[in-house]
Amino acid sequence: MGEKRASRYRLADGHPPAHKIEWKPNRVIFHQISDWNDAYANAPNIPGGERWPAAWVQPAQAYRDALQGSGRATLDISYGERERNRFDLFGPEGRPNGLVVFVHGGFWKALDKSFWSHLARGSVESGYAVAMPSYTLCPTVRISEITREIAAAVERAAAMVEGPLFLTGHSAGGHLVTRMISATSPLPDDVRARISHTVSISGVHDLRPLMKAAMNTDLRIDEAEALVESPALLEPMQNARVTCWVGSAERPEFVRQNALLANIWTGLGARTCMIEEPGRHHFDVIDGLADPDHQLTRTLLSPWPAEFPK
Ligand SMILES: N[C@@H](CC(=O)c1ccccc1NC=O)C(=O)O
Repeated sequence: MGEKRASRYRLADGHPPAHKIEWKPNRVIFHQISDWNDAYANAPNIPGGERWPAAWVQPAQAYRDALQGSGRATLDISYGERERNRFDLFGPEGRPNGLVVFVHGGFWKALDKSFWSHLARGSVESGYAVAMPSYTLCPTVRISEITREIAAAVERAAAMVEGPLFLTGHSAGGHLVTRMISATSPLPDDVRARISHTVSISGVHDLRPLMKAAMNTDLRIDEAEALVESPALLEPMQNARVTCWVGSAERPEFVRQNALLANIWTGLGARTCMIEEPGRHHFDVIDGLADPDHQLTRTLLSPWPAEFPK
């Protein structure tokens, strides 16, 4: 039956073009990015997407106020020389089981810690302290400098809370936390050894595509920086465990960047997990962190499943 139809597409050399071959492969994907700005544009591709980041302001403020009211928030702890080198620390009732560090996104060039305080709730109610740093933005500094700032923030916060460390970050923050568990992480060995899990949410793990986007006038990523600052182009540190978490309704580039790191680090010996949360877009994909019972919080704080080899 196929013979007759297939022959319509037969080329002069006798081979039909690949997309016309009548066989049933598991999956064939043709891909090419032509608009690099649109590929990474979140808000314009989400219905009602213009509500963010403003939609985070009130819940973040309310949570900060509530924790301050009960004496469980310490705001603006300094971790470096620059103005933005400050983090907020939120604590559970009683002695913390360990420390979560959340690193915010905004393509390394927007926002600060004040938009995300409510996302500490899931971990705080699970008994963990949560540190949320601001950092100097591009173009004032380059991404490699932000990497050093985040390492300084993690080191300072880790000195304040005993126990295991959990790193999580969103988008540009997903890049920064996975950079912390790369073999060339600026973190000292004693801090690295305490990191039990890193969850990169919608992380950008290969910086090279952004060199083709208009935002690179602010980011100033060049080939040399992309090679030393892209987790997907680096080795994982010893004992690295990473979960790459993305929303299934995100831009295809974010879904790809998510799978990319889990894929390549699996081959380099890291313990990895890849999750596409159904229906979530780039802005509501982080909501689970506010809820102690949501799988995002549960996964972040979970031990590596005993049934998997270490
Ligand atoms: N204007 C950008 C904003 C954006 O992508 C974004 C906003 C808040 C937190 C993370 C973001 N993405 C990556 O860092 C956009 O919607 O494409």
